Amino acid sequence: MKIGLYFGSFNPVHIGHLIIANYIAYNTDLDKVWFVVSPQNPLKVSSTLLNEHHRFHLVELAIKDADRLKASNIEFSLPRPSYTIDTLTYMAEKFPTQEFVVIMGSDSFENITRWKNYEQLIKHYPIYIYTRPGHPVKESQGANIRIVDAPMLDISSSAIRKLIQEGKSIRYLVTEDVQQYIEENGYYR
Ligand SMILES: Nc1ncnc2c1ncn2[C@@H]1O[C@H](COP(=O)(O)OP(=O)(O)OP(=O)(O)O)[C@@H](O)[C@H]1O
Ligand SMILES: O=C(O)c1ccc[n+]([C@@H]2O[C@H](COP(=O)([O-])O)[C@@H](O)[C@H]2O)c1
Repeated sequence: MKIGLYFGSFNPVHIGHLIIANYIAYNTDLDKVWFVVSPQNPLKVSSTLLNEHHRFHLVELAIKDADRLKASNIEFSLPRPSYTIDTLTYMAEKFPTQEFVVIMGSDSFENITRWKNYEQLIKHYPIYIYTRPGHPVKESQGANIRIVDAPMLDISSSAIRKLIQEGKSIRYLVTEDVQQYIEENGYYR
């Protein structure tokens, strides 16, 4: 099976993430897309980072009816911060029969040289990149890249957290279940 790994903080998961993941799962040679919830991005410090178990639960709620999408908490048991190359190495050992590719936005790919052992990452793993406005994909020596033209929404987790703090509605920016669960538990207030 060929699996696309979509790494992120998902703080919280929103429909921008869901549209990308589902589109890529059905419009490339991938069989499945796994949302890998990262406890701690090495390059992002956030005072509003919700506990990873809650973020994982929100992802599970968001994709519960999606056949080709799955949530993974594999990084919860790995050292922090969450270095993607270490997770990939661990996953290759744990799932030797699966073929993994990495999914990322062109904004993240722009910064890839700041990632731990990025040469190893781009040498050993294909990267499926979806272009984000204002972030054209530049050729990268040695990288096995595939560009996917997926529909884009200009929304972000940080904008959603801000709306909640201001007491505004986040309806339609996240799934109904996710909205309800965030409200019931008072997350991000
Ligand atoms: N609107 C969007 N459409 C598609 N992909 C997105 C969108 N927003 C973020 N992503 C991508 O999803 C992955 C995980 O993103 P992340 O969890 O950081 O969400 P975010 O909305 O960018 O969060 P934040 O606003 O907190 O930085 C990253 O690869 C990021 O490029
Ligand atoms: O491995 C690295 O050095 C590295 C550097 C920056 C980001 N990442 C990962 O990239 C993913 C995107 O993070 P985020 O917070 O933008 O959703 C997340 O899984 C991070 O752990 C990984």
